[in-house]
Parts: sequence; C-alpha cells; structure tokens
Amino acid sequence: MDKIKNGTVLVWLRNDLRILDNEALTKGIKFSEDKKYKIVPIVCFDPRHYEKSMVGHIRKTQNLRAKFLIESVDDLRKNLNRIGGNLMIKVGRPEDVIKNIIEDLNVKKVFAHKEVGSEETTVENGVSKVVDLDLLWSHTLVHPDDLPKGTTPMTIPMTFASFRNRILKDLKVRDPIPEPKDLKDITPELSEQEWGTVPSLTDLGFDSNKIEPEKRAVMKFTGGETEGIKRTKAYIWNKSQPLSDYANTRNGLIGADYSSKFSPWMSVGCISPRYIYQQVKLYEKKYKSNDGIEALIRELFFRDYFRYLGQKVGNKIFKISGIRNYNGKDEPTWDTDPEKLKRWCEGRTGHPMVDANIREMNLSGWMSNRGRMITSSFFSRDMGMDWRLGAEYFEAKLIDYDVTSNWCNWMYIAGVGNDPRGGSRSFNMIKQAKDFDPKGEYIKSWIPELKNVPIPKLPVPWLLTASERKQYGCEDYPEPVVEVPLPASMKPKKKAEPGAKKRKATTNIALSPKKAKKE
Ligand SMILES: Cc1cc2nc3c(=O)[nH]c(=O)nc-3n(C[C@H](O)[C@H](O)[C@H](O)COP(=O)(O)OP(=O)(O)OC[C@H]3O[C@@H](n4cnc5c(N)ncnc54)[C@H](O)[C@@H]3O)c2cc1C
Repeated sequence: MDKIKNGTVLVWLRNDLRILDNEALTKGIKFSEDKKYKIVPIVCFDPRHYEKSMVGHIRKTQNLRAKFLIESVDDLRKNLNRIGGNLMIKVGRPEDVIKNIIEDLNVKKVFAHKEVGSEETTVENGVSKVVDLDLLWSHTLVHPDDLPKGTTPMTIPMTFASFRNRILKDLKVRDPIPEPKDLKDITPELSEQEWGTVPSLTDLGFDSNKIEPEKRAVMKFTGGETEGIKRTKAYIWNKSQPLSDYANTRNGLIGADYSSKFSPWMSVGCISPRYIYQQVKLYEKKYKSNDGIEALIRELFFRDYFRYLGQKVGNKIFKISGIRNYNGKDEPTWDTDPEKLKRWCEGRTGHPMVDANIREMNLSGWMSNRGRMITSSFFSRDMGMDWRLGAEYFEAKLIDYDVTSNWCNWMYIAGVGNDPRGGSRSFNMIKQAKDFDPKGEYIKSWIPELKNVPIPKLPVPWLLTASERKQYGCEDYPEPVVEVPLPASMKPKKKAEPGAKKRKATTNIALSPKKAKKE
C-alpha cells in the first residue's frame, strides 16, 4: 500500500456493525476531518473465534452464527459505500492486522467500542500496545456517564431490581447519533485487494458455504443493519401490534412475533438499543403506554444490567462458582460426563421439552427465552453438569450470542449468579411442557419421532409401555438421562385411609445439585 500522506484514522468495528448511532465511527470521522486525515473503518475476522471450544467437539462459533456475521459485515460495507466510504475487511487477529497496516496507512489513531469479556479486553490491550486506541462505550441503552448521580459501572447494585429502580429514578437515554453524511473526501484510494473481500464460510475454515434453510425456524434471520432496522420497524409498527401484547406473548415458542427477535442484530451491533428505545417511544406516543412497552423496556434494562455487571465483576462470570460466595460451604459438585454432555447437546436427553429446544437451536441458531431457561436449568440443576459447558455450547450455536447476556443468564439460572432467591429457582421440565406447550405442537414439530404420542404422555414418554412405544413409533426416542419428579398434578392419587388426617400438599423438590423449588 502507498503511504497516505497526512495520516489515517482507523475505526475498528467489532460488535457495532452499523453506521446509525455509532459513536466510534462518528468520532473517528470528526477527528479525521479536523486533522485532515483519511478514514478507514476496519473489521477483522479473528481466527480465535473459530477454534475449538472447551466443549471440545465444536468450534467456538458455529456456521449459523458465522453466516449471520458475514452477512452483517457485507451489509456494513454496502452502507458505507452508500455514503461514499468503504470498509477494510481482514481475516486475522486484530492486534496483528492493525500492527501490519500502521506503517502503510500511516495510522495516527484508532477509535473503537469497548467490550467487557476477558478475551475481548485482552485483544484491546494488544491493540493499544501498538497504536493510540480511543475506546468508547456503546452497547447499553443507558450510557455510563448518564447513570444516576453517584452510580458508576463499578458501583451498580448487585441485583437487577435495585439496578432498575435506581436508573428509573433519573432515566436518561441519549438519542441515536445520526448516520454520517458524506465520507467521499476522507476515504483513501486503495485497491480492491487492499480493502479486502468478505470471507466465505470456507474461508473461515467451515467445510461448506451452503447452509440448508430450516423450514421450522421462527423466522428468517439475515444479518446486517438494513435487515435489523427492517425487523425493528416490522415488529414495532406491525398492524397487529405485537408490541402491545408482548407482556402476554413473551413466553411463546412458535412464530416470529411472540417476542421481538431483536437480539441477533443487537448482539453484533447492527441495531443499537437506543434506536430500539427511540422507536418504542414513538410508538408509545402514538398508542399510549401499555404493559407490552413496559415489559420490553424492562428487558432492555436487563441487558444493560448484565453488561454493567460483567464490567464490574470481570472474569467471575466465567468461573464455576460465578459470583456466589460459598465460603467453602454447600458448594455444589458439578458433573462433566462427556456422554451426558453429548446427549444434551444433541437434544437426546429423553425429556421432550429440553430436546425440542436444543434441536431448534442446533438447526436454526435460535431458541426462545423460555427455552433457554428450561434447557439451562435442566443442564445445570437436574443433570448437575458444569454449567459453563452449557454456556459454551450456547455461545457456539446461538446467532444472538452476547458475552454478558449469555454468561450472566447462565450464572443466574445455575444458581451461582445474583438471583435474589439465592439459587433456589429451577424448573420442572414436565410442568414447563404442560404450561408452555399444552397442545404439544412445539415438541412435535422438533421431535417428529414423538408426533403420534398423545398429549398426556408427551412430556413423559418414559411412562409409555413397550407396546405403546411401538404403536406410536417412538421406540428410538431415548430413556431419560436423569429422572425428574412428576409434578403433583400428574402423580397417581392415593386413596385416603379411612380416618387418616388430611396432609398439606408438598412441592416437588429437585435433588440435584442442590435442593430447589420447582417452578
Ligand atoms: C441461559 C440463557 C442464555 C442467554 N443467552 C443470550 C445471549 O447469548 N444473547 C442474548 O442476546 N440474550 C441471551 N439470553 C437472554 C434472552 O433469552 C434473549 O435476549 C431473548 O430470548 C432474545 O429474544 P428477543 O430478541 O425476541 O427478546 P425480547 O423478549 O423481545 O426482548 C427484547 C430484548 O431485551 C433483551 N433481553 C430480553 N431478555 C433478556 C435477558 N434475560 N437477559 C438479557 N437481555 C435480555 C434482549 O436484547 C432482547 O432482544 C439468554 C437467556 C438465558 C436464560
């Protein structure tokens, strides 16, 4: 590359693949204009993200998530082209890639958004060793400088309810920063090769570039800001107004509109939470406040809370005891049996509600919030497995993987997080199936081998007799990997002995890894 006379500013784009409401991009542009530098937005596909994970048999990023990321980068380049700019795309470790272009591009400064995970911050440190790096904050709805007086990311309350109450007392949400105008004059003339090409899946080490679309997927997820904005508008301004009904539908399992489905685009930053908030507020202005709006905003606060918590407690979110302080007492022992792990990962635990959700994630990259709670609770509490193996599996498979939303939710469910109920929350899989899939449509769609099993037995196929199994064609569906107590409503009723005293009904108790109240 020819040296660029005056100098260049890099905007290193990470989980902020958008041009609307992008502070690093906006600041980079302003700095370039002031100093008469050129600007080069850059994305690096880091090979470490495609290496094997702790789970061992899978890569840290699976093909569906990688595909979504590739589409997002492709769209980002198109959007930058639209405003006269371009995007440099490289495959390599950001600290190496940036180091290698410093001289050729005469790089003066780099702008980027700060991340909170340990791997991400290590990379930031690597980059800051070779160049002047200005890190900004972009992932939350409430900017750290706008947290209520006396609150900083390091002093946020440890429970969500207190966090929410505190920020609601003096809520400030900034307006989204408008799209940059014309980048033509500050974009350097580089060759196509220097700008680089969008990698394919095979360039990232996957066997094939082809992924068969999953017909049963809740919706088609295509990465990129363009599609993210489209989805935001479609959900919020849909004639049937799913947002107003969100509080009632958010535990759904089937279809596009039981929840917003914003998370894939938010996780790689194709849309910002401030943009969503702005749209929700416009909707509220038109239709008046309602439970749905309130509930959705509450979830955006939840996302903020976990992001700030991750910043505050650092690496603890990846430790087996999380942020619980056991002081050597009552600490659960966790299993790591590879065969059990495999059964959960393949959706073959013998518990239909768990298996259906895992199979949905494996084939479509998506799982509902209810499904995530069910499968993570089953893994950590009923199977007693090291919850971090499950969190890693989600990391690889979910197209909306987000470091703090994933690891903090797992911690919370596994009972080593900051649940005010002190780790006593867990779910009975049979009851969950009865409550959230009463007609068995969800289970039957993802576990076709159970499609002929009648409803009362569907959540408990191990109660079928051998001849029933044969009759319904589900002989191959596995026996349960662990037993779960039947909910009280399904227990055979004993006839009371004449003259016996009436006893109060007791709740089912999960025995592994800790006594827990079943929801
Ligand atoms: C074990 C487990 C792992 C999870 N892993 C992730 C993950 O990797 N990435 C991710 O984005 N979310 C994760 N979640 C949170 C939640 O399940 C998803 O954000 C939600 O299902 C996404 O669907 P939606 O966009 O339709 O959400 P909606 O219900 O429409 O909510 C709107 C937005 O609020 C935020 N939100 C909602 N629920 C939560 C929550 N519990 N925690 C944090 N933010 C929330 C999301 O950004 C979401 O897009 C996880 C939850 C659990 C229980």
